[in-house]
Amino acid sequence: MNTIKKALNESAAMRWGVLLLVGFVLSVNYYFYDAFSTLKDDMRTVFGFTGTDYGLFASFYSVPNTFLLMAVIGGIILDKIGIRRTGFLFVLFMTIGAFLTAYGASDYFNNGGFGYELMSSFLPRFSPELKVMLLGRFFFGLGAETTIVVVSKILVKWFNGKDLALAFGLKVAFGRLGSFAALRISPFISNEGTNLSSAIWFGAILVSIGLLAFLVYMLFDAKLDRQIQPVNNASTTDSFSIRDIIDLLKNRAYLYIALLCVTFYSAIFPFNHYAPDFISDKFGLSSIESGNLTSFLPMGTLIFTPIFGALIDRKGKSASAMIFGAITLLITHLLFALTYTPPLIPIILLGIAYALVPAAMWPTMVKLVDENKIGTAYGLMYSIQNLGLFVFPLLAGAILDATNPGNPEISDYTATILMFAAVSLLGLIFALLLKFEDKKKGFGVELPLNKK
Ligand SMILES: NCCCC[C@H](NC(=O)[C@@H](N)CCCCN)C(=O)O
Repeated sequence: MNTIKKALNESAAMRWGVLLLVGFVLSVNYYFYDAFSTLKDDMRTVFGFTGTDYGLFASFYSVPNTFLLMAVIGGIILDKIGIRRTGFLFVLFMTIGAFLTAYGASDYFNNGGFGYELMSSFLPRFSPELKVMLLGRFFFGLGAETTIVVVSKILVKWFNGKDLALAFGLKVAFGRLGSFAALRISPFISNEGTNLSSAIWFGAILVSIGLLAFLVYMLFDAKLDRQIQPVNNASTTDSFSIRDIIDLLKNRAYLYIALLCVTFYSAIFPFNHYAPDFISDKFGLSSIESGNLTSFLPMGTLIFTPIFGALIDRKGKSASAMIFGAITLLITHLLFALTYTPPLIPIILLGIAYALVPAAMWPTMVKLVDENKIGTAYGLMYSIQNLGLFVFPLLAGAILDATNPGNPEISDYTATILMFAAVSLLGLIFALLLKFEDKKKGFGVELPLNKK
Protein backbone atom coordinates (compact mmCIF):
# COMPACT_ATOMS: atom_id res chain seq x y z
CA MET A 1 0.00 0.00 0.00
CA ASN A 2 1.27 3.50 -0.88
CA THR A 3 1.35 5.93 2.04
CA ILE A 4 1.89 9.65 1.38
CA LYS A 5 4.44 10.94 3.87
CA LYS A 6 3.70 14.41 5.23
CA ALA A 7 6.56 16.90 5.18
CA LEU A 8 7.72 18.03 8.62
CA ASN A 9 6.29 21.55 8.16
CA GLU A 10 2.83 20.04 7.61
CA SER A 11 2.78 19.05 11.27
CA ALA A 12 1.60 21.84 13.56
CA ALA A 13 3.52 20.36 16.51
CA MET A 14 6.75 20.41 14.51
CA ARG A 15 6.17 23.99 13.39
CA TRP A 16 5.63 25.26 16.92
CA GLY A 17 8.55 23.14 18.17
CA VAL A 18 10.82 24.80 15.60
CA LEU A 19 9.50 28.21 16.63
CA LEU A 20 10.44 27.41 20.22
CA LEU A 21 14.00 26.48 19.24
CA VAL A 22 14.74 29.43 17.02
CA GLY A 23 12.78 31.68 19.38
CA PHE A 24 15.26 30.79 22.10
CA VAL A 25 18.11 31.87 19.83
CA LEU A 26 16.33 35.22 19.45
CA SER A 27 15.76 35.54 23.19
CA VAL A 28 19.46 35.29 23.97
CA ASN A 29 20.22 37.66 21.09
CA TYR A 30 17.93 40.33 22.57
CA TYR A 31 19.09 39.55 26.09
CA PHE A 32 22.65 40.46 25.24
CA TYR A 33 21.55 43.48 23.18
CA ASP A 34 19.57 44.95 26.09
CA ALA A 35 21.61 43.69 29.04
CA PHE A 36 23.59 46.92 29.18
CA SER A 37 20.77 49.47 29.46
CA THR A 38 20.39 48.90 33.20
CA LEU A 39 24.18 48.83 33.56
CA LYS A 40 24.74 52.32 32.12
CA ASP A 41 25.23 53.91 35.51
CA ASP A 42 27.35 50.99 36.76
CA MET A 43 29.64 51.37 33.74
CA ARG A 44 29.89 55.08 34.56
CA THR A 45 31.04 54.36 38.12
CA VAL A 46 33.22 51.28 37.40
CA PHE A 47 34.79 52.26 34.04
CA GLY A 48 34.10 56.02 34.02
CA PHE A 49 32.06 55.76 30.79
CA THR A 50 30.51 59.08 29.69
CA GLY A 51 27.17 59.30 27.89
CA THR A 52 29.08 59.41 24.60
CA ASP A 53 31.17 56.31 25.50
CA TYR A 54 28.00 54.45 26.35
CA GLY A 55 26.29 55.67 23.17
CA LEU A 56 29.31 54.56 21.14
CA PHE A 57 29.20 51.13 22.72
CA ALA A 58 25.46 50.78 21.95
CA SER A 59 26.00 52.06 18.38
CA PHE A 60 28.83 49.69 17.57
CA TYR A 61 26.29 46.90 17.22
CA SER A 62 25.25 48.52 13.96
CA VAL A 63 28.66 49.32 12.47
CA PRO A 64 29.07 46.05 10.50
CA ASN A 65 25.45 46.04 9.42
CA THR A 66 25.44 49.60 8.16
CA PHE A 67 28.94 50.42 6.99
CA LEU A 68 29.92 46.97 5.76
CA LEU A 69 26.33 46.25 4.69
CA MET A 70 26.63 42.97 6.57
CA ALA A 71 22.89 42.56 7.07
CA VAL A 72 22.41 42.79 3.27
CA ILE A 73 25.39 40.54 2.62
CA GLY A 74 24.10 38.15 5.29
CA GLY A 75 20.71 38.13 3.54
CA ILE A 76 22.34 37.47 0.17
CA ILE A 77 24.53 34.72 1.66
CA LEU A 78 21.37 33.29 3.17
CA ASP A 79 19.52 33.22 -0.14
CA LYS A 80 22.61 31.65 -1.75
CA ILE A 81 24.03 29.09 0.70
CA GLY A 82 20.93 28.40 2.74
CA ILE A 83 19.65 28.54 6.26
CA ARG A 84 21.91 26.02 8.00
CA ARG A 85 25.33 27.23 6.96
CA THR A 86 24.42 30.93 7.20
CA GLY A 87 22.67 30.49 10.53
CA PHE A 88 25.53 28.56 12.09
CA LEU A 89 28.13 31.09 10.93
CA PHE A 90 26.26 34.12 12.20
CA VAL A 91 25.14 32.65 15.53
CA LEU A 92 28.82 31.78 16.00
CA PHE A 93 29.81 35.43 15.32
CA MET A 94 27.22 36.51 17.85
CA THR A 95 28.72 34.17 20.46
CA ILE A 96 32.29 35.28 19.78
CA GLY A 97 31.18 38.92 20.08
CA ALA A 98 29.40 38.31 23.38
CA PHE A 99 32.48 36.59 24.86
CA LEU A 100 34.80 39.35 23.66
CA THR A 101 32.56 41.98 25.26
CA ALA A 102 32.52 40.10 28.55
CA TYR A 103 36.29 39.66 28.35
CA GLY A 104 36.80 43.42 27.87
CA ALA A 105 34.73 44.11 30.99
CA SER A 106 36.39 41.38 33.06
CA ASP A 107 38.60 41.94 36.10
CA TYR A 108 41.24 39.67 34.55
CA PHE A 109 41.59 41.93 31.49
CA ASN A 110 41.42 45.15 33.47
CA ASN A 111 44.16 43.95 35.82
CA GLY A 112 46.59 43.80 32.89
CA GLY A 113 45.43 40.46 31.38
CA PHE A 114 46.09 39.26 27.83
CA GLY A 115 45.86 42.10 25.31
CA TYR A 116 45.61 44.90 27.87
CA GLU A 117 48.91 46.47 26.92
CA LEU A 118 48.14 46.32 23.23
CA MET A 119 44.76 47.93 23.80
CA SER A 120 46.37 50.68 25.85
CA SER A 121 48.87 51.49 23.10
CA PHE A 122 46.56 53.35 20.69
CA LEU A 123 43.65 55.81 20.72
CA PRO A 124 44.27 56.94 24.32
CA ARG A 125 40.95 58.87 24.33
CA PHE A 126 39.24 55.47 24.68
CA SER A 127 39.99 53.18 27.61
CA PRO A 128 41.30 49.63 26.89
CA GLU A 129 38.12 48.03 28.25
CA LEU A 130 35.96 50.22 26.03
CA LYS A 131 38.01 49.25 22.97
CA VAL A 132 37.67 45.51 23.59
CA MET A 133 33.98 45.91 24.40
CA LEU A 134 33.49 47.84 21.14
CA LEU A 135 35.17 45.03 19.23
CA GLY A 136 32.91 42.53 20.97
CA ARG A 137 29.82 44.63 20.24
CA PHE A 138 30.91 44.79 16.59
CA PHE A 139 31.05 40.99 16.24
CA PHE A 140 27.91 40.54 18.28
CA GLY A 141 26.02 42.95 16.00
CA LEU A 142 27.48 41.31 12.91
CA GLY A 143 26.08 37.96 14.01
CA ALA A 144 22.89 39.12 15.70
CA GLU A 145 21.27 40.99 12.82
CA THR A 146 21.80 38.30 10.21
CA THR A 147 20.61 35.73 12.75
CA ILE A 148 17.28 37.61 12.89
CA VAL A 149 17.11 37.53 9.07
CA VAL A 150 17.83 33.79 9.18
CA VAL A 151 15.03 33.23 11.70
CA SER A 152 12.62 35.25 9.50
CA LYS A 153 13.44 33.00 6.58
CA ILE A 154 13.02 29.92 8.76
CA LEU A 155 9.52 31.09 9.68
CA VAL A 156 8.58 31.79 6.07
CA LYS A 157 9.84 28.28 5.23
CA TRP A 158 7.78 26.59 7.95
CA PHE A 159 4.72 28.85 8.32
CA ASN A 160 3.92 30.50 4.98
CA GLY A 161 0.14 30.32 4.52
CA LYS A 162 -0.23 28.80 7.99
CA ASP A 163 -0.47 31.56 10.61
CA LEU A 164 2.63 33.35 9.37
CA ALA A 165 1.84 36.68 11.07
CA LEU A 166 1.13 34.87 14.33
CA ALA A 167 4.48 33.08 14.01
CA PHE A 168 6.22 36.40 13.31
CA GLY A 169 4.42 37.91 16.28
CA LEU A 170 5.62 35.07 18.49
CA LYS A 171 9.10 35.43 17.11
CA VAL A 172 9.13 39.07 18.15
CA ALA A 173 7.70 37.97 21.51
CA PHE A 174 10.69 35.67 22.03
CA GLY A 175 12.98 38.62 21.41
CA ARG A 176 11.02 40.70 23.91
CA LEU A 177 11.25 37.89 26.46
CA GLY A 178 15.02 38.20 26.18
CA SER A 179 14.81 41.98 26.69
CA PHE A 180 12.49 41.49 29.67
CA ALA A 181 14.89 39.00 31.25
CA ALA A 182 17.82 41.35 30.62
CA LEU A 183 16.10 44.29 32.32
CA ARG A 184 15.28 42.15 35.35
CA ILE A 185 18.36 39.94 35.69
CA SER A 186 21.20 42.22 34.59
CA PRO A 187 20.91 44.90 37.35
CA PHE A 188 20.18 42.17 39.87
CA ILE A 189 23.46 40.34 39.13
CA SER A 190 25.44 43.55 38.76
CA ASN A 191 24.24 44.75 42.18
CA GLU A 192 25.00 48.46 41.60
CA GLY A 193 28.24 47.58 39.82
CA THR A 194 29.81 45.34 42.48
CA ASN A 195 29.35 42.34 40.10
CA LEU A 196 29.26 44.21 36.80
CA SER A 197 31.54 41.73 35.03
CA SER A 198 29.47 38.69 36.18
CA ALA A 199 26.31 40.30 34.78
CA ILE A 200 27.98 40.52 31.35
CA TRP A 201 29.48 37.00 31.50
CA PHE A 202 26.05 35.64 32.33
CA GLY A 203 24.71 37.13 29.08
CA ALA A 204 27.61 35.69 27.08
CA ILE A 205 26.95 32.20 28.45
CA LEU A 206 23.27 32.50 27.47
CA VAL A 207 24.32 33.39 23.92
CA SER A 208 26.50 30.28 23.71
CA ILE A 209 23.51 28.13 24.74
CA GLY A 210 21.67 29.77 21.83
CA LEU A 211 24.36 28.41 19.53
CA LEU A 212 23.62 24.88 20.80
CA ALA A 213 19.88 25.43 20.17
CA PHE A 214 20.62 26.43 16.59
CA LEU A 215 22.65 23.25 16.06
CA VAL A 216 19.59 21.25 17.10
CA TYR A 217 17.40 23.23 14.69
CA MET A 218 19.80 22.37 11.85
CA LEU A 219 18.88 18.70 12.19
CA PHE A 220 15.18 19.45 11.55
CA ASP A 221 15.99 21.82 8.74
CA ALA A 222 18.09 19.17 6.97
CA LYS A 223 15.27 16.66 7.28
CA LEU A 224 12.68 19.10 5.90
CA ASP A 225 14.96 19.90 2.96
CA ARG A 226 15.22 16.23 2.09
CA GLN A 227 11.41 16.08 2.00
CA ILE A 228 10.60 19.26 0.06
CA GLN A 229 13.71 19.75 -2.11
CA PRO A 230 12.12 18.59 -5.39
CA VAL A 231 9.20 20.99 -4.97
CA ASN A 232 11.01 24.00 -3.58
CA ASN A 233 14.25 23.84 -5.49
CA ALA A 234 13.81 27.32 -6.93
CA SER A 235 14.11 29.04 -3.59
CA THR A 236 17.59 27.67 -2.93
CA THR A 237 19.17 27.86 -6.38
CA ASP A 238 18.14 31.39 -7.38
CA SER A 239 21.34 33.38 -7.56
CA PHE A 240 21.71 36.93 -6.33
CA SER A 241 22.16 39.81 -8.69
CA ILE A 242 22.66 43.50 -7.89
CA ARG A 243 19.41 44.03 -9.82
CA ASP A 244 17.58 42.51 -6.83
CA ILE A 245 18.71 45.42 -4.67
CA ILE A 246 17.98 47.99 -7.39
CA ASP A 247 14.50 46.50 -7.93
CA LEU A 248 13.82 46.62 -4.21
CA LEU A 249 14.88 50.24 -3.95
CA LYS A 250 12.74 51.14 -6.96
CA ASN A 251 9.70 49.64 -5.27
CA ARG A 252 8.25 52.67 -3.44
CA ALA A 253 6.19 50.59 -1.05
CA TYR A 254 9.36 48.73 -0.02
CA LEU A 255 11.20 52.01 0.38
CA TYR A 256 8.48 53.51 2.58
CA ILE A 257 8.33 50.44 4.78
CA ALA A 258 12.14 50.49 5.12
CA LEU A 259 12.07 54.19 6.04
CA LEU A 260 9.27 53.59 8.52
CA CYS A 261 11.38 50.74 9.90
CA VAL A 262 14.47 52.91 10.42
CA THR A 263 12.60 55.85 11.98
CA PHE A 264 10.23 53.77 14.11
CA TYR A 265 12.98 51.56 15.55
CA SER A 266 15.35 54.53 15.95
CA ALA A 267 12.80 56.05 18.29
CA ILE A 268 12.55 52.79 20.26
CA PHE A 269 15.76 50.72 20.47
CA PRO A 270 18.14 53.65 21.11
CA PHE A 271 15.57 55.07 23.55
CA ASN A 272 15.52 51.72 25.34
CA HIS A 273 19.30 51.91 25.83
CA TYR A 274 18.69 55.00 27.95
CA ALA A 275 15.19 54.33 29.32
CA PRO A 276 16.12 52.78 32.72
CA ASP A 277 18.64 55.55 33.43
CA PHE A 278 16.20 58.24 32.22
CA ILE A 279 13.36 56.92 34.39
CA SER A 280 15.68 56.49 37.34
CA ASP A 281 16.97 60.07 36.99
CA LYS A 282 13.62 61.75 36.27
CA PHE A 283 11.58 59.87 38.89
CA GLY A 284 14.26 59.16 41.49
CA LEU A 285 14.26 55.35 41.29
CA SER A 286 17.08 52.83 41.85
CA SER A 287 18.47 50.94 38.83
CA ILE A 288 16.63 47.76 39.88
CA GLU A 289 13.32 49.67 40.26
CA SER A 290 13.65 51.49 36.94
CA GLY A 291 14.76 48.23 35.25
CA ASN A 292 11.64 46.54 36.61
CA LEU A 293 9.42 49.36 35.42
CA THR A 294 11.00 49.42 31.96
CA SER A 295 10.61 45.64 31.73
CA PHE A 296 6.81 46.12 31.52
CA LEU A 297 7.50 47.29 27.99
CA PRO A 298 8.89 44.03 26.57
CA MET A 299 6.50 42.09 28.81
CA GLY A 300 3.45 43.86 27.30
CA THR A 301 4.70 43.47 23.74
CA LEU A 302 5.47 39.82 24.42
CA ILE A 303 1.76 39.27 24.98
CA PHE A 304 0.32 41.74 22.47
CA THR A 305 2.55 41.25 19.40
CA PRO A 306 1.27 37.68 18.78
CA ILE A 307 -2.31 38.79 19.42
CA PHE A 308 -1.99 41.66 16.93
CA GLY A 309 -0.20 39.23 14.57
CA ALA A 310 -3.10 36.77 14.73
CA LEU A 311 -5.59 39.60 14.09
CA ILE A 312 -3.61 40.76 11.06
CA ASP A 313 -3.50 37.17 9.75
CA ARG A 314 -7.27 37.11 9.83
CA LYS A 315 -8.46 40.71 9.38
CA GLY A 316 -5.57 42.53 7.63
CA LYS A 317 -5.37 46.34 8.03
CA SER A 318 -1.57 46.29 8.33
CA ALA A 319 -1.03 49.80 6.92
CA SER A 320 -3.61 51.32 9.29
CA ALA A 321 -2.03 49.46 12.23
CA MET A 322 1.38 50.97 11.35
CA ILE A 323 -0.11 54.48 11.23
CA PHE A 324 -1.84 54.04 14.58
CA GLY A 325 1.36 52.65 16.13
CA ALA A 326 3.42 55.57 14.82
CA ILE A 327 0.97 58.12 16.30
CA THR A 328 1.09 56.33 19.67
CA LEU A 329 4.89 56.39 19.63
CA LEU A 330 4.93 60.14 19.05
CA ILE A 331 2.51 60.76 21.94
CA THR A 332 4.64 58.56 24.21
CA HIS A 333 7.84 60.53 23.66
CA LEU A 334 6.05 63.86 24.12
CA LEU A 335 4.64 62.63 27.43
CA PHE A 336 8.06 61.40 28.55
CA ALA A 337 9.83 64.60 27.56
CA LEU A 338 7.39 67.30 28.56
CA THR A 339 5.33 65.94 31.46
CA TYR A 340 5.67 64.13 34.77
CA THR A 341 2.90 61.64 33.86
CA PRO A 342 3.56 58.48 35.94
CA PRO A 343 6.03 56.58 33.74
CA LEU A 344 3.91 53.44 33.61
CA ILE A 345 1.36 55.25 31.38
CA PRO A 346 3.78 56.21 28.58
CA ILE A 347 5.40 52.77 28.96
CA ILE A 348 2.03 51.13 28.29
CA LEU A 349 1.48 53.41 25.26
CA LEU A 350 4.96 52.64 24.01
CA GLY A 351 4.18 48.94 24.47
CA ILE A 352 1.11 49.27 22.22
CA ALA A 353 3.17 50.92 19.49
CA TYR A 354 6.05 48.49 19.93
CA ALA A 355 3.66 45.54 19.56
CA LEU A 356 1.48 46.87 16.78
CA VAL A 357 3.99 48.17 14.26
CA PRO A 358 6.33 45.12 14.23
CA ALA A 359 3.32 42.75 14.11
CA ALA A 360 2.10 44.53 10.97
CA MET A 361 5.37 45.58 9.33
CA TRP A 362 7.48 42.44 9.09
CA PRO A 363 4.98 39.97 7.62
CA THR A 364 3.84 42.64 5.14
CA MET A 365 7.08 41.94 3.28
CA VAL A 366 5.56 38.78 1.74
CA LYS A 367 3.08 41.10 -0.04
CA LEU A 368 5.83 43.24 -1.51
CA VAL A 369 8.58 40.82 -2.63
CA ASP A 370 8.94 37.21 -3.86
CA GLU A 371 9.75 34.56 -1.27
CA ASN A 372 13.08 33.66 -2.90
CA LYS A 373 14.24 37.28 -2.48
CA ILE A 374 12.97 37.61 1.05
CA GLY A 375 16.41 37.18 2.67
CA THR A 376 17.81 40.01 0.56
CA ALA A 377 14.76 42.19 1.23
CA TYR A 378 14.96 41.76 5.00
CA GLY A 379 18.75 42.11 4.96
CA LEU A 380 18.58 45.41 3.08
CA MET A 381 15.86 46.66 5.40
CA TYR A 382 18.02 45.77 8.41
CA SER A 383 21.02 47.59 7.00
CA ILE A 384 18.92 50.70 6.48
CA GLN A 385 17.46 50.27 9.98
CA ASN A 386 20.95 49.82 11.46
CA LEU A 387 21.99 53.21 10.16
CA GLY A 388 19.44 54.62 12.61
CA LEU A 389 20.52 52.22 15.36
CA PHE A 390 24.06 53.51 14.83
CA VAL A 391 23.34 57.22 14.65
CA PHE A 392 20.71 57.70 17.35
CA PRO A 393 22.34 56.10 20.41
CA LEU A 394 25.43 58.19 19.62
CA LEU A 395 23.39 61.32 19.10
CA ALA A 396 21.41 60.65 22.28
CA GLY A 397 24.68 60.23 24.26
CA ALA A 398 26.14 63.39 22.73
CA ILE A 399 22.98 65.45 23.45
CA LEU A 400 22.95 64.05 26.99
CA ASP A 401 26.58 65.06 27.57
CA ALA A 402 26.02 68.49 26.01
CA THR A 403 22.94 69.22 28.14
CA ASN A 404 24.51 67.75 31.32
CA PRO A 405 28.12 68.92 31.51
CA GLY A 406 30.44 67.08 33.93
CA ASN A 407 28.91 63.55 33.59
CA PRO A 408 26.66 64.00 36.67
CA GLU A 409 24.93 61.18 38.50
CA ILE A 410 21.47 62.61 37.71
CA SER A 411 20.90 63.88 34.15
CA ASP A 412 18.19 65.95 32.47
CA TYR A 413 16.95 63.96 29.47
CA THR A 414 14.44 66.48 28.03
CA ALA A 415 16.40 67.39 24.88
CA THR A 416 17.37 63.75 24.28
CA ILE A 417 13.77 62.53 24.44
CA LEU A 418 12.51 65.40 22.24
CA MET A 419 14.95 64.18 19.61
CA PHE A 420 13.21 60.75 19.77
CA ALA A 421 9.82 62.53 19.38
CA ALA A 422 11.07 64.20 16.18
CA VAL A 423 12.17 60.82 14.79
CA SER A 424 8.73 59.36 15.62
CA LEU A 425 7.07 62.12 13.62
CA LEU A 426 9.12 61.12 10.57
CA GLY A 427 7.98 57.52 11.09
CA LEU A 428 4.36 58.63 11.02
CA ILE A 429 4.91 60.38 7.68
CA PHE A 430 6.38 57.20 6.13
CA ALA A 431 3.52 55.06 7.47
CA LEU A 432 1.03 57.41 5.77
CA LEU A 433 3.00 57.32 2.52
CA LEU A 434 2.98 53.52 2.61
CA LYS A 435 -0.78 53.45 2.92
CA PHE A 436 -1.22 55.84 -0.03
CA GLU A 437 1.21 53.83 -2.17
CA ASP A 438 -0.61 50.61 -1.38
CA LYS A 439 -3.92 52.22 -2.35
CA LYS A 440 -2.39 53.34 -5.64
CA LYS A 441 -0.61 50.10 -6.58
CA GLY A 442 -2.86 47.52 -4.89
CA PHE A 443 -0.24 45.35 -3.14
CA GLY A 444 -2.97 44.26 -0.73
CA VAL A 445 -1.17 45.47 2.42
CA GLU A 446 -4.58 46.03 4.06
CA LEU A 447 -5.79 42.51 3.25
CA PRO A 448 -5.55 39.51 5.65
CA LEU A 449 -2.39 37.38 5.39
CA ASN A 450 -3.96 33.98 5.86
CA LYS A 451 -4.73 32.10 2.67
CA LYS A 452 -8.29 30.80 2.54
N1 LIG B 1 11.08 39.48 11.06
C1 LIG B 1 11.81 40.55 11.56
C2 LIG B 1 11.57 40.76 13.01
C3 LIG B 1 12.47 41.82 13.51
C4 LIG B 1 12.04 42.30 14.78
C5 LIG B 1 12.64 43.57 15.19
N2 LIG B 1 14.09 43.49 15.25
C6 LIG B 1 14.88 44.23 14.49
O1 LIG B 1 14.41 45.06 13.76
C7 LIG B 1 16.37 44.05 14.54
N3 LIG B 1 16.94 44.42 13.28
C8 LIG B 1 17.03 44.84 15.62
C9 LIG B 1 17.07 44.07 16.84
C10 LIG B 1 18.00 44.59 17.86
C11 LIG B 1 18.11 43.58 18.96
N4 LIG B 1 18.89 42.48 18.60
C12 LIG B 1 12.01 43.81 16.56
O2 LIG B 1 10.89 44.33 16.58
O3 LIG B 1 12.62 43.42 17.54
